[in-house]
Amino acid sequence: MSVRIKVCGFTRVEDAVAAARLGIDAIGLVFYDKSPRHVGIAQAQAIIAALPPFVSVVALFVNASREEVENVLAQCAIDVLQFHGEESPEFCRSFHRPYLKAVRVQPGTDLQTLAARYHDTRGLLTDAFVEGAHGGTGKTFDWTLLPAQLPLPLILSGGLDEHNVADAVRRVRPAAVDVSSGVEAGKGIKSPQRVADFVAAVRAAQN
Ligand SMILES: O=C(O)c1ccccc1NCC(=O)[C@H](O)[C@H](O)COP(=O)(O)O
Repeated sequence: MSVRIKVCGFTRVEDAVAAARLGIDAIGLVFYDKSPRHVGIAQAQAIIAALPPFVSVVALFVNASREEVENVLAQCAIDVLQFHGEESPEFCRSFHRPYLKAVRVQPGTDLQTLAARYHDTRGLLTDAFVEGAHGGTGKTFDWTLLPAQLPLPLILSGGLDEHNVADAVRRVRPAAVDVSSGVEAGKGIKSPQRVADFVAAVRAAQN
């Protein structure tokens, strides 16, 4: 199966539409108010309404309350939840929606144990560990820390861009890749050219 591509952190309708036309599989919307890529409900609704069919919408949260998640679900057509904080498996699954669990990888991170705990996640999203940050840092991590086999789909994230993603795909063989900073012209402003180059690099790595 081809490697799926998610681009995270859209804030503008035109960027999301352009990226969808370039063949990405999913867009991420950041509902975390400390992020420079944070979107409000009205902004999210406008982006979602403009998307062509069959592009999944992923809503990202960092240690949000149940009420915050439910409020987004009630007002926006969200396909998948993404939890980027210290959310428990019970919390993640309690919304009865497909969810992704992000893990910030550093030496000692036990991905097999996490895969067992979050056994019903649609995928473990592996990101860089950066002290004091939850994600969207543009930093890579040591991919050799990833186990060769996991019982769940692995979504590779953290510092990917058009220059390193082909190497990442060949070495890690992830089910999907996720990118934010690496396709930006500025925080929350996605560059269609960089998205096109990123998609082309992922596809070239699979041929
Ligand atoms: O994007 C953010 O600002 C953000 C803030 C807090 C938690 C997560 C955030 N983004 C999550 C993502 O899905 C990013 O795509 C992922 O962390 C990789 O980011 P990058 O290294 O910038 O490609």
